[in-house]
Amino acid sequence: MGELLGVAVLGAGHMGADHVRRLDRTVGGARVVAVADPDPARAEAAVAGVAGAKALTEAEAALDAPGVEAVLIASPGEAHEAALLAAFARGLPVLCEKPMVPGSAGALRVVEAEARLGRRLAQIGFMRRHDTAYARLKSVLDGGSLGRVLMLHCVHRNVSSPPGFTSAMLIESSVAHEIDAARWLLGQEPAAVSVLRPRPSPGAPEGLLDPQFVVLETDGGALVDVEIFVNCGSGYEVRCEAVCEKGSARLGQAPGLAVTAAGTVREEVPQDYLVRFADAYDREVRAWVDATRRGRVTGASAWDGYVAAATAEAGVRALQTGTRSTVHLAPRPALYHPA
Ligand SMILES: NC(=O)c1ccc[n+]([C@@H]2O[C@H](COP(=O)([O-])OP(=O)(O)OC[C@H]3O[C@@H](n4cnc5c(N)ncnc54)[C@H](O)[C@@H]3O)[C@@H](O)[C@H]2O)c1
Ligand SMILES: O[C@H]1[C@H](O)[C@@H](O)[C@H](O)[C@@H](O)[C@H]1O
Repeated sequence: MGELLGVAVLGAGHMGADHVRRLDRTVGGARVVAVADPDPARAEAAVAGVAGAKALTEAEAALDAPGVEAVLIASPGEAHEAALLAAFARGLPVLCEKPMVPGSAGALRVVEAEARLGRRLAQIGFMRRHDTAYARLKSVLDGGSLGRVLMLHCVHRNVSSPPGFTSAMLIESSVAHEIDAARWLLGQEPAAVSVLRPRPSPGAPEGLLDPQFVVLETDGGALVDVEIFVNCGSGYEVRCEAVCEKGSARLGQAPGLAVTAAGTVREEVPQDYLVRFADAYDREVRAWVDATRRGRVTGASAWDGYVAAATAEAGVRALQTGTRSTVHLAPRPALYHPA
């Protein structure tokens, strides 16, 4: 391994370009060697000013570029399975943006491929695990002073959804964060999912079922409700309140300024995830680079990516059928058993 970890970044859209900048200027310990995007203008724009980084249009060419020791996947979810399998075939450690793979069958193929290797290579980009407010919530819940968690009330709002965002993606791509955060906070597995919805908001594109109200039941007897609203128009808001046997704990609003004057409080609301979770992405990528340089893999695993995909799939079934849907999980390979 070189003095700086040589990274190939696949996908140079919103997240990919942001991660290139982060690897180049913020986290330390890594250098971007190659960026691949089928849109050459995006790849070129992402590497502009990044010393020694090559812009390419083929993902596999980026994995094979000289000096590549690890891969950050930030292409659309549908491209993740091929990219993960190509990285595994080369023995390259990976940080893969969520959703690991949309759909449980493809997600399970990734788990099985990694289990065949017999060692973990993939970390999944569930960045809320690295967010300071979420980490504090987890440490309060783990401390036990509030007793067991009975309910998690979650709100997840985006200003607007990107083109091509489907009703299923509200669950597969967006609620995926709450599915993972709930498993991580509670240490329980999702057992069933129900989805209710009000009339679609006129602010949502024609045909998009937005907002939705998703309820997860866990195998430990907790309920997790999630309001997902991806065209709320007003701000990027993520809230989470844990209601416990002896009290409750909730995440504060995003790190921003609240100004009180003339009898009112004016509080800043971030407009997107790049602002709300800037610090969490930095911490996530820094932890990945540090662990990778030490030959270790930490953070959310391919198994966590699979459970999120299988739970989201149950959620999409519930949305489509209007009935409660059970979560079916394959047996967990030994590679992912807790130490
Ligand atoms: N963790 C988070 O909060 C967060 C936030 C936004 C997006 N994401 C995830 O990041 C990923 C990318 O999302 P985005 O918003 O940056 O999308 P985007 O559409 O802005 O960018 C995706 C880029 O990937 C390129 N691409 C398409 N196929 C490719 C392939 N096979 N190989 C390489 N590049 C390819 C596209 O040309 C595009 O430039 C998705 O998985 C998304 O769910 C995560
Ligand atoms: O891909 C994005 C990303 O995961 C954001 O964190 C989430 O708020 C959006 O809903 C989703 O579309």
